[in-house]
Amino acid sequence: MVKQTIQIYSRIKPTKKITAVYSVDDEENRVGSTLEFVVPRDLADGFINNKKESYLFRFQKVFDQEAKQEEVFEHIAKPVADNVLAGYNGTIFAYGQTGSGKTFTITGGAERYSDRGIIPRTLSYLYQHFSQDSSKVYTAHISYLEIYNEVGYDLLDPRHEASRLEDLPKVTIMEDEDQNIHLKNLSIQQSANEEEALNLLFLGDTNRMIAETPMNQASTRSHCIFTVHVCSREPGSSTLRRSKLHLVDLAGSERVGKTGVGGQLLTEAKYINLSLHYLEQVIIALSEKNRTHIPYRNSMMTSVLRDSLGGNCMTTMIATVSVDKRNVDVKASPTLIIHPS
Ligand SMILES: Nc1ncnc2c1ncn2[C@@H]1O[C@H](COP(=O)(O)OP(=O)(O)OP(=O)(O)O)[C@@H](O)[C@H]1O
Repeated sequence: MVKQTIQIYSRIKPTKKITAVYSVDDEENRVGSTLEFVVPRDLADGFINNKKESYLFRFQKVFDQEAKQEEVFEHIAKPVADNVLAGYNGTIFAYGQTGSGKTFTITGGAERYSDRGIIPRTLSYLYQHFSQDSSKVYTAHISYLEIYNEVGYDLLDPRHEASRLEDLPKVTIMEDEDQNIHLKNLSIQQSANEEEALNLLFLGDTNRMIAETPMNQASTRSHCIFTVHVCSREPGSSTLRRSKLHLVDLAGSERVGKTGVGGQLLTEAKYINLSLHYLEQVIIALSEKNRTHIPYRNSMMTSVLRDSLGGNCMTTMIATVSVDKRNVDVKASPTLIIHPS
């Protein structure tokens, strides 16, 4: 049942503007979709220039503007949740530039119930399974970690005192002799049912928002990892089976090289670019056959996700795309486009 490949999907954010810059081609044999961006040559560069006009990206599937949250959950998250129920770890990332729909896809929108994203739908699916499967006894715990400039913060801090990110408990990584990773200060809270789990999501998102001021819009520049830890055992047995599901809202992927920012913004951008770069290196290494060394240790995120990427784990990435013309800057195009083979 475990698929060992890394699945890459794309989702296009709805826009009211008529836009001709992209097209989606679902392949006839249904093994993938191609997303094409057409960037007309700029006449200002002269009539004769060798800039490309067409940029093609292949995905497992492209969810175009009209795709509903339910469809995204069914197609992308449900198989990973099934795998987690079978005892394997899984990770789903949303990757894309600021405002392209990462949070909408992972957490959802607040306006309509139907806008619920992957986290609440997955929680609902898991708890429904727990109550229906009488062959096992399940327990679930939740943790919610924010990584900003390579420092981890516990979003499930219940004190409601955080007015800045720095007020939240700092999470540090410890490695034991067997090279297992332990996260010091990250609370892992038991949740007996869907409602309790949703309350924890709400607590984490509130902490995420409160700790964000206009000067410090950390959430667009931080990575957030919502983790469901599932433990199951057969009645009468003492053998426990543990698995984890990480749902990850990555920091905005825009490049800042040419935009002339400085100071704190530049520091953040360097951290983001570097940590996305290290994630890319890990994913590339995992997708190459015969690679023995996977460079997990380079960043906090890859260290945290180390036992949940590749191998027996299901790793899925959703590249969210905003197709407004002003965003189609080839120089600023996503740094992490991987072509599924
Ligand atoms: N598929 C969608 N359908 C309807 N609205 C959407 C969709 N995707 C995104 N939006 C809306 O677009 C806006 C920006 O989306 P969102 O906050 O998810 O972007 P983001 O990539 O998480 O940005 P950031 O990096 O700043 O966190 C939000 O108001 C969101 O509700």
